[in-house]
Amino acid sequence: MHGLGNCYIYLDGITRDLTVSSFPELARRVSDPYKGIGSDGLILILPSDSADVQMRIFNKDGSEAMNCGNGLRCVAKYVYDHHLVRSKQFLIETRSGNKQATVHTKDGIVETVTVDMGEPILERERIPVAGTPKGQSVIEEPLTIADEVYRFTAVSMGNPHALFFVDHIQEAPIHQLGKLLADTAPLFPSGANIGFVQPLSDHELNYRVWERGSGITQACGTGACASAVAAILEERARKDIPITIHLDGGDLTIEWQSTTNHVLMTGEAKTICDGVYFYEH
Ligand SMILES: N[C@@H](CCC[C@H](N)C(=O)O)C(=O)O
Repeated sequence: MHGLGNCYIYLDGITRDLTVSSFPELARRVSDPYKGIGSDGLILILPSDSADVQMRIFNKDGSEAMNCGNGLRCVAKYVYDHHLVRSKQFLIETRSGNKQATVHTKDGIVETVTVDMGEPILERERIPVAGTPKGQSVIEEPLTIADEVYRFTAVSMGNPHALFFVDHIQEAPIHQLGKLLADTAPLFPSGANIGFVQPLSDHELNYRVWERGSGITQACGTGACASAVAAILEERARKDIPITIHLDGGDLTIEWQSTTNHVLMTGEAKTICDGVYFYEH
């Protein structure tokens, strides 16, 4: 399945027993486009004790993430289309808490999904970003790399994002900074998804991303939420109005609500095919 081209292999652990010795290893194998299937990672759909279903997400390199926006919409589509939930609104457990999904259908099949992504995390040490002052947000912080000064705003949507605002999205240094900062930089002790944002108006922006654990992807749902939050923190956009985020794979609509402090994400979810994968050793 994919959400705006952010593609994962989904394993149904609700109707089947998943007896796999190592999910990180399986994630690395299925993601390989030559010896596997080819994807940005692996997502497990599992029973839950605290919600209607549970999602676990493994990046292409086998690392497990706490959250995945495009994954949440696809899991919502899968469980509704396969009659594993009864109503159009239900809870999905993630490692960063339970998220409420609402599916929008055409002829009984899910086309788009809205997910309440909860509150953004803004305190430096909770994102986490190294350094001080602790307990405060990280907004337009300078970062010098090879004599060049960049500025970033950091936001966690359960997973860490660093957002760099640029004038032209196609000229963003995504290869240079993504590779350098996403997985091993001391500044981001848990790694970070490195995003680039070009504001177009107070309710529209372009966004591209180098994802921690997966590299450049066509889209990142949590990253789209984080880019909208960062734009609002930098006073380039406003709360309580839907913000259209243009990603390489298509558009998402994000709204940060002031009454609840929650971020809502709406966008497509698509099924490509299903089948049997031979896990050979
Ligand atoms: N593509 C996802 C995010 C996947 C996890 C991310 N790479 C991380 O390690 O935090 C999304 O749509 O949010």
